[in-house]
Amino acid sequence: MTVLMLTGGTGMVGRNLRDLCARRGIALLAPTRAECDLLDARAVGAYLARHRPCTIIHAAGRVGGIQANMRAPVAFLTENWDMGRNLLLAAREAGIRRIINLGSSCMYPANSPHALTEDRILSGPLEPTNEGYALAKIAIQRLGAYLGQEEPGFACKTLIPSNLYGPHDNFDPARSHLVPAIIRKLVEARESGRSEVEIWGDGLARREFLYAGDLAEAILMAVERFDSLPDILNIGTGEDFSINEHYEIAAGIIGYGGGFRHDLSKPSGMRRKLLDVSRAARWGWTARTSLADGIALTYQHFLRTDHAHALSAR
Ligand SMILES: NC(=O)C1=CN([C@@H]2O[C@H](COP(=O)(O)OP(=O)(O)OC[C@H]3O[C@@H](n4cnc5c(N)ncnc54)[C@H](OP(=O)(O)O)[C@@H]3O)[C@@H](O)[C@H]2O)C=CC1
Ligand SMILES: C[C@H]1O[C@H](OP(=O)(O)OP(=O)(O)OC[C@H]2O[C@@H](n3cnc4c(=O)[nH]c(N)nc43)[C@H](O)[C@@H]2O)[C@@H](O)[C@@H](O)C1=O
Repeated sequence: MTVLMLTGGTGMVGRNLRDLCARRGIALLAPTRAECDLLDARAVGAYLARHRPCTIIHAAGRVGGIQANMRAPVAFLTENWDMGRNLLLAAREAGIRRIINLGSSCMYPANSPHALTEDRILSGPLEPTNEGYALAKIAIQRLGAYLGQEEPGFACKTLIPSNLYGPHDNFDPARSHLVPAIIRKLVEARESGRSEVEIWGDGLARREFLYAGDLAEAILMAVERFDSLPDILNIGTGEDFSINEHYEIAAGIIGYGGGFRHDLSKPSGMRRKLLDVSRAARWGWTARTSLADGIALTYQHFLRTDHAHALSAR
């Protein structure tokens, strides 16, 4: 029987993938951290030896927005490296030959004015605000490539998503990425009647946000068509918007009519990190959900979260 294993099943990507697998009737082994702590090499080895999955989707990680990364570079570097290292080396020992690893657009050199192709990794300095995280991501991708050279039949292939958002996103202000932060702040302002919302930085940086449900579809296509999957593949919309435009689009959807104030004391991070998604299109995948539609779906999900209930209870 083909056993498909997912790490990070309780996270945003993992939960969107589990939702999709449930809709398609696909069985998935998704151990929680308590069942398989990826920072514990012995626990990982024991789990893989016991369950021997055919394919592993690695979606676990220490993940957070720009401020979370700036606050904890040591943890973002060491935890993400340790998780990936433990998983890949244990997979080799257990004779598991197929791994789909999630990287991040942070792996690319900072501030490229042009769309980034997969051959640009390690071609320039990284963005300082998330360098630790990016170094771990690059090192895991390289470890997978080296193992493929040493172990006949072993293949660890890396999908490089752009920024992500969607249902099950992290709305905690201390860790959230841009889109969930915008939704929470605009709802908070609308509920409290505030006439101004703070935008971090100058608002001119650009971001490419992919709806997590579209990534889930790409991951399942990667499982189904693993042999034709390139070793490294950008997964994004191929379209970016300024930070200001993200706030404006969300304000129209959420019904916030107030103004904005730029807090230049807050970091802007990379000026741009647009992915070139032509390789993915040639392979047979393109994103389906527009930013406006995705924000509307995420907003509807947010309204069912405890964060939203707490806001309306004030
Ligand atoms: N969100 C984004 O914008 C982007 C994310 N990515 C990548 O996508 C992947 C998923 O990200 P996302 O879903 O947003 O992240 P989340 O923070 O939502 O989820 C992280 C997952 O990893 C699990 N995890 C953390 N530490 C451990 C551990 N020691 N052992 C086992 N599991 C652990 C968490 O479990 P628990 O619930 O117990 O904490 C959780 O299930 C990551 O590789 C990330 O780097 C790439 C580009 C953009
Ligand atoms: C996804 C990928 O990339 C991530 O890096 P990032 O793209 O810089 O992270 P972010 O989603 O938090 O976007 C931040 C951008 O948005 C602006 N901004 C405005 N106002 C708010 C705001 O209120 N919150 C946040 N978080 N940002 C804001 C902020 O000034 C900056 O320009 C890594 O953390 C890492 O997780 C990784 O893998």
